Amino acid sequence: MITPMRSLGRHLTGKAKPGPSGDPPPPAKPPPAGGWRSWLLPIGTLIVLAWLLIPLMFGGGSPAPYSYSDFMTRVDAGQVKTVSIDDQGAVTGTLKDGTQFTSQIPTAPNANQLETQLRAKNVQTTATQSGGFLWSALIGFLPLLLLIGLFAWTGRQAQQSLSGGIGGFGGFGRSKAKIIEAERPTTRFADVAGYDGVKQEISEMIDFLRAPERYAAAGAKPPRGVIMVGPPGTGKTLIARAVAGEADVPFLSVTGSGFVEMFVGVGASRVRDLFDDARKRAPSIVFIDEIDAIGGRRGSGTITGGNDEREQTLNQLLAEMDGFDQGSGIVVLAATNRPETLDPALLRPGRFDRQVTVPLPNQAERAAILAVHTTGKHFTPDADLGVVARATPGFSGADLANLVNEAAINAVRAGRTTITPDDLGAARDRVLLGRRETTNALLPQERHAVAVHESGHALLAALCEHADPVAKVTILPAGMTLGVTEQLPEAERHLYSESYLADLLAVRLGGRAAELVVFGEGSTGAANDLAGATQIATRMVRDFGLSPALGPVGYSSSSPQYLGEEAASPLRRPYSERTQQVIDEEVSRLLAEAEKRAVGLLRAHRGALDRLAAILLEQETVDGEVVGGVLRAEHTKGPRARAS
Ligand SMILES: Nc1ncnc2c1ncn2[C@@H]1O[C@H](COP(=O)(O)OP(=O)(O)OP(=O)(O)O)[C@@H](O)[C@H]1O
Ligand SMILES: [Zn+2]
Repeated sequence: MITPMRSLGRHLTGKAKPGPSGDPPPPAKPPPAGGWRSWLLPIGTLIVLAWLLIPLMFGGGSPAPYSYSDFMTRVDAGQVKTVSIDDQGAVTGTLKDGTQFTSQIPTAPNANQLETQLRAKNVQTTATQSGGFLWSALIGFLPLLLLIGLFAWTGRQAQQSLSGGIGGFGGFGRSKAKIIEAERPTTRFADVAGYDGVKQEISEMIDFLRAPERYAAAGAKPPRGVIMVGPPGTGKTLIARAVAGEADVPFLSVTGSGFVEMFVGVGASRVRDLFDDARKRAPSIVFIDEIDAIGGRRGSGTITGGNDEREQTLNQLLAEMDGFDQGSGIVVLAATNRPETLDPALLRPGRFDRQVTVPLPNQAERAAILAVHTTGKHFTPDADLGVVARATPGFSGADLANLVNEAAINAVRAGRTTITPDDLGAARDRVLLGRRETTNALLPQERHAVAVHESGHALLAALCEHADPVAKVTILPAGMTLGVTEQLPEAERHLYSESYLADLLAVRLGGRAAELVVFGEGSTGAANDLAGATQIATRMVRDFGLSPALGPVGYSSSSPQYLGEEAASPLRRPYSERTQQVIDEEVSRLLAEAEKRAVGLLRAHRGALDRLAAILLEQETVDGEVVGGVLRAEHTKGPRARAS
C-alpha cells in the first residue's frame, strides 16, 4: 500500500483543509420558512432602520450640545426661547430660531441667580425630575431590542416548520418535501457508461421491482438493500436513478446528513415518514446518499458521550428495514465513500446484505464516460478523446463530465463552437488542479513512483514462498491510498509460522525497497507499510518469542484478535527498561533484515520490477496472474535469472 502525504508544509501557508477522511459535512442548513413569515424579517428591519434614521435626516439632527457658558451667553443674548432643567442640572431647550440644544449646569448652581437671569430674558422655564439614566437608555435601545427579538422569532419559526412541528408547535409550513424527494427518473443504464459488473449485480433489484409478487409467490426472500461503496463522483447516484428508471418505479431520495438535525427524535420521525411514503408508492426505490452520516457505528460518539439523535435515527432505519414484509416491493439503495465507518448492524442479512463497489473508472471506462458526455458537442478532427481518457487516471465520472464542460466553456470564451485539443488539455489541467486540492490526483512522476512501489509489494508477494498470493495490484487512488496490492490467502489462517511472518515483513517493506532500488531513496508513501511492519515485528519479539536475543518469553497482556493489532494498554509494561531496549533493538534488526532481503530480491529481479511498473502505468490495475507472468517471462528470456 502507498499512502498520500499532502499536509507536508501545508501548515506553513496556514491553509488547513480537512482531508478526504475528514468529518462528514455539516447537516444541510434548513431552508428559510416560506409564506408571509419570510417577509417579516426584511420588512421589520426596514421599519426599525427608518425609525432610527428618519429623525436624523428630517428632524434637523440631534440637539446641539452647548457648554454652560455658551448656554448662558445665548440666554444673555436673548436667543433662548424655552428651557427645561432637571434636578441633576441637565438642560434641554429651544432657541428662538427653533434649534434644539442641550447643556449641563456644572455644580449645584446658584439656582436663584440662574432663575432670575432666565426670567429677565423672558425664557420659558420648566423644572423636571431626572428621568434617570435607565429610561433614556431604554428608549435609545428599544429599536435594537426589537430587531433582535424579530431575528430570534423568525429563526425559531423557520426551525419549527422544518422539524415538522415539535411539541405541538407545528401544523403550518411543513416542508418535508424538501428533504424527501420523490420522482420518476427517466435515467437508464445506457446513460451510465461502463460499470457492467455493477449493473449486473444490481439488475436483480430491477427484476424484483418489476414483479415483487413473483418473489412472494415463490416464497423467496426478496433483496432488501444494496450499499454502493466508492469514491465521490463515481456515479452512485446516477446508477441508483438508472435502477429506478429501468424498473419504472418511483425514486425517493434523501441525504443522510439531511436526516440528522439538532432535535432528538426528528431524524427517526423522518425515517418513518420516508418509509411510509415509500410503502404508499410501492414498488419503489429509497435512495440514501451519504448513509455514513446516520449509519456510523453506534456508541462511537464523540467526547460528549454519543450522539443520541443519530443513534435513534439509525435504529429507526434498522427497524424499518426489518419490517418489510415479503413482496412489499421496496428496495433500499445507499451510497457511501466511507464503508469502514458503518455500523455492522446495517450490513446484516435482511438489511444491506449486499455491497457493490463502484470504483474509479479505468481507462476504457473513462473513454466511455467521455463519449456519453460529449454527445451533441462538436470537436475539431484532431481532438482525440482516447488521449484524454489516457491522460486522466484517477478522474471520477463527475470529473470527466466537468472536464468536458470546461472544455466547451473554453471554446465559447475563444468565440468558437468546436472544441480543440487545447481546450481539452486546458480543461484537464483545471480539473486536475481542483482535484489535487481535494483528492489524490497524481502528477506523472508521482504515478511512476506509485507504480514502482506497488510493483515492489507485488513481486515480493510472488517471490516469497510463504506469502499469500497476489490477487490484484492497482495504482488507482482511492480513499486514503494511492495504490494497493491485494493478497488473497488460500485459506483462512489461525496460526502463523515464523517463516510466514518473515515473508509478511518482506512483502510489507517491498514497496519501500522498490523505491530504494529504482530511485535510490525512500519516500513518505511507505509510512503505513512501516507502521504495520513495525507492529508485526514488535509482536514477534515481545509476544511470540520469535527473537533469539529475548528468548521464549511473551509479554502480551491481553490477546488482540488480529496480527497487526496492538494490545489494549501499552501504558504499563510488565518488563524492565532494559528489556524494552532489547525489544527495540530486535524489532529494528528484524525490519532491517526484511528490508535487506526485499532489496536483494528486487535487485535480482530488476527487469521484472521495471516491466511490471510499466504495465501498471499503462493498465492501472492488473490481476495476480500478470505478476506471475512477468516473473516467468523474465526467467525464460533474461540471463539475469534467479538469485536466491
Ligand atoms: N459512469 C458514468 N457515466 C456517465 N456519467 C457519469 C458516470 N459516473 C459519473 N458520471 C457523471 O458524474 C456525475 C456525478 O455522479 P454522481 O452524483 O452519481 O456520483 P456519486 O458517486 O453519487 O457522487 P457522491 O458520492 O459525491 O454523491 C453524474 O451526474 C454524471 O454526469
Ligand atoms: Zn506500500
